[in-house]
Amino acid sequence: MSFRIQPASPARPNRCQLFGPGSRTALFEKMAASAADVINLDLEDSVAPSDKDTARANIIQATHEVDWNTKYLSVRINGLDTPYWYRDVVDLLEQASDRLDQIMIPKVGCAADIYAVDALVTAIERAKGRTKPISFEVIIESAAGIAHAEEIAAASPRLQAMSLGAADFAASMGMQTTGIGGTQENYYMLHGGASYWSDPWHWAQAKIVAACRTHGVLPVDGPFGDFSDDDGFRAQARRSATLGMVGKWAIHPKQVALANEVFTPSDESVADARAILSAMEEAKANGQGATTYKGKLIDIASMKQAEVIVKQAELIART
Ligand SMILES: CC(C)(COP(=O)(O)OP(=O)(O)OC[C@H]1O[C@@H](n2cnc3c(N)ncnc32)[C@H](O)[C@@H]1OP(=O)(O)O)[C@@H](O)C(=O)NCCC(=O)NCCSC(=O)C[C@H](O)C(=O)O
Ligand SMILES: [Mg+2]
Repeated sequence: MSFRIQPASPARPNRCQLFGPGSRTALFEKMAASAADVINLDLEDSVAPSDKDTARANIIQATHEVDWNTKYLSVRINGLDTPYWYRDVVDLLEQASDRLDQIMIPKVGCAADIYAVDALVTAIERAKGRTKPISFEVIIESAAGIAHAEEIAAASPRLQAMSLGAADFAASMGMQTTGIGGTQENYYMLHGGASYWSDPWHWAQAKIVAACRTHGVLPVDGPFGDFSDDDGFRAQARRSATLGMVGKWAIHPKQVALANEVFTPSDESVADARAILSAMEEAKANGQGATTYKGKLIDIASMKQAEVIVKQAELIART
């Protein structure tokens, strides 16, 4: 065990990030009224190149005029491989209201990508006297991004969250699928003539969770493209939550309730967690480091596991 204490991640709920194109202003009020914890107004791939300037202006106006209430407000800028990103950053930082909380940087490939955006953001914040520091979130959605996930997670104190972008990730990796997240028909094992499906996103998610937890960043699962498949979304989200992710994107409003459901610990799991903590306090008072709960071993590590669930529930209850 390292003597370094694992840093805590930002203490805010991030169960659902609802996306909407910056070019569809009619959606903004609906997004603000949704039950998502985070709103992602998009300047990147859901906005056509001919609409980039208009979408940027729309979003800036919406930071001033829309009541975003308690939402954590994030804007996805264009990738560093495009001619748009610097204008996104300059205009947002110079013209958006203080209601803007975060910038999402897509297709990040290495720590230097974050450094470049950080340098620009820092200079504009100083020049404009912006007192509220803008936070960052990044999308890991390329072979380079996943290869360098850990250095990216450590790249800036501004960094609060890291998502897996399944669509671009699949393309960059050369995966034979057009599916965005979820079960992939051809990713299975055969045993005794029966097919057993496996999860092609698992390893990348696990790598992202480890990088994030090492550096105090929130790990988030990205989009699930088939918004008519509630059960598929739930199954994907449950796997992500089990792996340690704190939330998931919604690319349609009907996915918001599903994400909130999965990433809010159930009353039963919270009751169990509290009971484990009580049982262990009693055990420790009796000089024992281990005892049983519902017929199973619990020990000091079980307390840490239980605390994850209790803290998550308390965080959500506070908001
Ligand atoms: C997917 C959509 C294009 C669907 O839009 P639409 O056809 O309008 O949907 P519905 O008719 O079913 O809408 C029902 C009502 O809900 C409202 N609505 C629709 N979308 C949103 C939204 N995002 N937020 C809030 N409200 C929304 C409609 O206005 C209807 O309202 P009403 O008429 O009052 O009943 C659309 O949902 C959409 O654009 N989604 C977001 C797309 C997006 O942002 N994509 C980018 C993120 S995913 C990505 O980039 C991939 C990733 O990077 C990777 O690589 O993996
Ligand atoms: Mg993408």
